[in-house]
Amino acid sequence: MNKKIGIIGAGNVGSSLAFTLATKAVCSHIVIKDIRENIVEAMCLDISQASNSAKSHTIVTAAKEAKDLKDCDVVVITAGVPRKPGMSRNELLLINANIMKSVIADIKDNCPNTIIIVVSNPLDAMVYAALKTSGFASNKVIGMAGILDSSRMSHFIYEKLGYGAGQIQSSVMGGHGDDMVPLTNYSTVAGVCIEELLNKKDIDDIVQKTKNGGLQIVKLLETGSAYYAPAYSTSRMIESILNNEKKIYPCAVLLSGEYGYTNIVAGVPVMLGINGVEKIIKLELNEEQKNQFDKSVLSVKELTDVLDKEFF
Ligand SMILES: NC(=O)c1ccc[n+]([C@@H]2O[C@H](COP(=O)([O-])OP(=O)(O)OC[C@H]3O[C@@H](n4cnc5c(N)ncnc54)[C@H](O)[C@@H]3O)[C@@H](O)[C@H]2O)c1
Ligand SMILES: O=C(O)C[C@H](O)C(=O)O
Repeated sequence: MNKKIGIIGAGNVGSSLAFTLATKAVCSHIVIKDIRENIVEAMCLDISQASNSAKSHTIVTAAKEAKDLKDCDVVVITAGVPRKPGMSRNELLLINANIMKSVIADIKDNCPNTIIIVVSNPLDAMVYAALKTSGFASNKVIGMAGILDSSRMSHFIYEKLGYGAGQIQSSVMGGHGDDMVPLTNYSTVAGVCIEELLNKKDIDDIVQKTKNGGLQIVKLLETGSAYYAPAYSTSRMIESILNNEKKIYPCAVLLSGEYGYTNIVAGVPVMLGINGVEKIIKLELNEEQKNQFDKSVLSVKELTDVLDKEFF
């Protein structure tokens, strides 16, 4: 398929994503850009060789300059600083917003019709920053987090049950922060709701572990944050967009009245196709889930208010 993907930020997530896309032959061309030019060049050689080993047609090249991003169908932004133990994602707000500003300028100048997938943290606020600085339509700026958080929830459900691997479907909404909202009544094993399979104590434990899933890995790694599951989750979004699969995934998008919010970015189930966000899906939330979603949105708003006041 003649499709070109740009990846800006060739660190842990960016390189794992390039490897995944190239070896799965998701697109014809991947172009990688980073301020660390030698690293990018080494990575492109290495991943290109992996691509040949996989007998994939995907070619991988380094962007020597911003205009090499021309004609990208999707650009993924993984440029930014990851948190270290003892930090919250929110502490990355201004440093990563500044990086976002320069990256978006390159995208606007060179591929103004592309779809942007934001990965950098704090995720929802970075999607907001990308939207405001690009001026792109809201269907074309999408944050990756909900697929990752849902995959974590599935992992923790499997840990409790000890069966059902590959048949667990989880659902997490809200901002990608400590207040995210795992939806236990929408989480199933081979179609059976987990509330029928597990007791309340086990379910509460799964919810807590899901919320702490990123932090757990940050503490163990000591030098940065998770990257394999984030990269793989991003690759699934790209596949749905490039192949116009119209799959439903939880993603961070700008709300315009959905769930009662306007001008706020939050994770909600969306349909991903060739136009990016094709549709925002409305889930029925119970009273407790509504309250949790409101709290999560408020946490995102505190960050975007800072950006509105101090940044734009
Ligand atoms: N949304 C999520 O669920 C999720 C998951 C994992 C990581 N993250 C976030 O993604 C970001 C990247 O994580 P990582 O582990 O890959 O970090 P990393 O430090 O391994 O890589 C970041 C890369 O960005 C590059 N960079 C910095 N400024 C740049 C610029 N102006 N232009 C181009 N490249 C630039 C750095 O040189 C580095 O290679 C972090 O902010 C992290 O918190 C988010
Ligand atoms: O936890 C982090 O800082 C990185 C990412 O948001 C994650 O959830 O893995």
